[in-house]
Amino acid sequence: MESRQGIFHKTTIDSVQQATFHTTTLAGTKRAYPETGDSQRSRPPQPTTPNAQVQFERASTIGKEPPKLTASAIVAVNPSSVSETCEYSQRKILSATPRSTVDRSLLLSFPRYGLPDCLVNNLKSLGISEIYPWQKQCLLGPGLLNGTKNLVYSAPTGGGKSLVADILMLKRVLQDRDAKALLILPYIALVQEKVRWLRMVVQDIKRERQDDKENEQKLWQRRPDEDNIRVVGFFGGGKIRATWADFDIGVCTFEKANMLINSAIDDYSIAKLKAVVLDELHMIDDDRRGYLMELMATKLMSLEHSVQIVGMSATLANIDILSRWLDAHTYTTFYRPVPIEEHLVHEGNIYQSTQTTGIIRAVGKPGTNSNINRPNSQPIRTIQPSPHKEFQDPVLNAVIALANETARSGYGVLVFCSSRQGCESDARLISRVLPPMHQLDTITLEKRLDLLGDLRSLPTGLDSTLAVTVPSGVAFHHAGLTTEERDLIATAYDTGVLKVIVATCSLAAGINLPARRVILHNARMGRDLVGPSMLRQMRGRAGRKGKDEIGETYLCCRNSDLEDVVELLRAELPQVSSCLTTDKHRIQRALLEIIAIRLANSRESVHDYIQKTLLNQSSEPDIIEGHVDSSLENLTSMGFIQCDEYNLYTATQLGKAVVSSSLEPEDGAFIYREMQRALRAFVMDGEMHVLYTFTPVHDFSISINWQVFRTEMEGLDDSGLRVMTFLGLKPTVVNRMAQGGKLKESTPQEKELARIYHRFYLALQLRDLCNEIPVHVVARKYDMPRGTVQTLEQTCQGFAAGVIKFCEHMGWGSMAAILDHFSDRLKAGAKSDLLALAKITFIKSRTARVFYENGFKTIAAIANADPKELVPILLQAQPTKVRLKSKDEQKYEEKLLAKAQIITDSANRLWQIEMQQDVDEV
Ligand SMILES: Nc1ncnc2c1ncn2[C@@H]1O[C@H](COP(=O)(O)OP(=O)(O)OP(=O)(O)O)[C@@H](O)[C@H]1O
Repeated sequence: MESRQGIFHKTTIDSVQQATFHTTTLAGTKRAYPETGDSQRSRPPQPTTPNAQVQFERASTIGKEPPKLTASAIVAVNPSSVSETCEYSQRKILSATPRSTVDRSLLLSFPRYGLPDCLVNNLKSLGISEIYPWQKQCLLGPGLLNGTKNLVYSAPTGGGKSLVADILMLKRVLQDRDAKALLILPYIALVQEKVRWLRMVVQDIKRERQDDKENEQKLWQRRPDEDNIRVVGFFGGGKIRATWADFDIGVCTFEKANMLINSAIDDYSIAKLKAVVLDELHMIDDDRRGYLMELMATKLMSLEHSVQIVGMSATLANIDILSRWLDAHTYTTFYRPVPIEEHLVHEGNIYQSTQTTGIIRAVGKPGTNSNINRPNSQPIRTIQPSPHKEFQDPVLNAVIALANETARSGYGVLVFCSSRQGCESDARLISRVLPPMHQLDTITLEKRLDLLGDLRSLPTGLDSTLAVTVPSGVAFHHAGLTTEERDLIATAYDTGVLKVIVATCSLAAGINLPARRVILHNARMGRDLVGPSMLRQMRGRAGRKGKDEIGETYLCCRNSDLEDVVELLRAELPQVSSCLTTDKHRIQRALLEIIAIRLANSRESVHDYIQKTLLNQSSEPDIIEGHVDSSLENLTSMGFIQCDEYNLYTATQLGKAVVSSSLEPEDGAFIYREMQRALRAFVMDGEMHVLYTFTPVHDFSISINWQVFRTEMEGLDDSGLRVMTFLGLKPTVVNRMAQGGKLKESTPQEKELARIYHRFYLALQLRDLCNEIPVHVVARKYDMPRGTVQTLEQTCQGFAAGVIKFCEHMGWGSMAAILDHFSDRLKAGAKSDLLALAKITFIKSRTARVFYENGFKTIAAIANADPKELVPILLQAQPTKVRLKSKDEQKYEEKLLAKAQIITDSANRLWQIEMQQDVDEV
């Protein structure tokens, strides 16, 4: 009803005139409430008033550059051989991809591939007019183009693997208009990137209908996009249950794909699935997430109907075992369209990686005096020591000098560091050796200032390190940043606005950002040396197809690491194998799933399934049998499955609930215990118990700051304290921990209790997020990186969706309804009164509150507003108020106006839907 008021009883102009927003300029806008300290814990955001105390950042501090330093020079050891081996390769001209003008089968339009013209043209417009010789050989492998054979193949990073899988998958989808395909990737960022790519690839392609006559009569039933190929991404949480009807190609994370496959087997619609692509297949031996690939492929191979399975990876040592398992054609290539030069840097000397044996012999054991002049170990170049105290460490000095060299030549550099702190500190130092702002051309300068503007206008405000590094074209990138910050940085790097990105190793696997030069600052992830697969992933980022004619990697290592690093460089890739029977005992989940979705119901059918696993390729049958027996027993004793008098297995209601909510069996058991307790005594006079119920149980590797826990506990009201008591948590224990005690975690009971303390600590953070405290403020309060808090928030949405399903399956409808409401609040980051507004793009949490306080209380009010009227409100919602030079201010306002336009458009769409619903209901 409220939405109507804005339309029928009040004109837009009225509502805007009555609204209390003000038009104070940027400089004079106050913060709504402090960003640090505990004072905001339970305090609602204060309505903003124009005359309150002003806090702002002065223009002089924006992008203020610290004193510049000079990077060390890099000199050739033997100048006469410069043009042969030592010439700095930025200027080297190498022929890149070998091309064939004679072989017509390299053309995508070659009839044997049977690709429609539209697809060939789309790929051409995306820069792919012919395929590489290896891609051709691979595609022409037996039974691949017609979909009768599976494929496992391996090619170096950037070698063009994806195209082969894309073509096979598209052929399946084009062959049969009912066919569905799933493309499965490990990370959300990769899923999003792939969806964007595939949508461009399939644009305007129409699938032919065989039964046109019959369909002509049904024209009215058709959706406008019915003949198109619909590409949809599935990741994270979400209440919408995806069905085959919603897409033709689903690009999914492991978890989402497994869920889709389970429900399709359960409801017998799986026969529509004709192709499944498993990217990063080497992750199959990751017992945290990657093992789901084994579960999915095994289930598909256990079905009657055939589905083409295509698996690929850049780091597969024993491809044979995988091809045996999948009964697949195999193909391996070492082809790289952009050649790579690899180097090892040690004590200021740059060696070619091929000479690593010589280096060890020459340098000898760490600490010993050695003869450097052995023929095999001649460095090709050396990095001069630095006069600056900041660069006394030779490894750091090398990293800075190498990054400086490439960035100044105008190419992209990716530096990998072992820790987040290391990334930020390297980024600061590299930015100090690059040209200062006043030496930049106007276009570059403007683009970098624009980037700063974009970062500043995010809810988190501008990071103080990025504020000083971005003007020099440098940024850091790690999980401590929010996804919005990471996206802006990645795009700026991709478009050349930034020249250097310093990242943690996780970037190598999670995002596709190639660079001319990849520098490894110590080849460590945390404290451990990286493994050969990770090393390959990182080094594989060198060389951008189409942008660089060569890629270079430099592994800069400490003296004490030299031997290990040389070993690492020579190490074979590890052999992959099934991880279903490692400590985490994933076989239990495998068995529970197949019983719950009725793929197996007896020892024989379980046995048939096991025969098709990868595990069966690598373990002895009686060992596997032992695991199966104990797993079935465990599942029975946990109450997930039952066996009747005919020895037939069925999943119990609890077992089905666990599978449908995608929980691990142990997590499912934990949640069940917690929910049973909650159902007996659920604290409804506050929100803590609900929030606790959908706080994820996964291990986030977050340690509790007990002092913060104690402060938060002291601020809890009666209801919150009661929740603690019901959960078995004791204030005395929290106090003891805050004074330096250690939580016992030896017995299963102690472990369970520790888990509850942990979960409650996270629930406190979620409570803040639901109460409109911005992510970065919550992060500061709990002493955690803002990216981690954001991940918690996002994971929580997915988890909440799982718990809601769990409750529904258990018949706990009222609990499901309560959780559902809170799940909306978490998504909106806001209290109930803002839920409607928070559906609008960009209007979340604090921004929603500012709109509300200014009189824009309904979707209709915003839908009918002139975007210009919203600009001052958006300014008011900014966390950090900035005084900018007038030109920048103008630009900034233009950006906000564009944002306001998107907001009114989004509100209009929602409003129309609301109106339509009202009409339907009348
Ligand atoms: N035949 C081709 N001609 C031109 N460009 C191509 C061709 N094949 C692939 N590419 C391009 O090369 C780049 C790298 O390809 P792709 O992402 O498939 O590599 P990859 O082997 O999958 O690497 P990764 O291991 O990172 O996933 C992409 O930009 C892709 O569009």
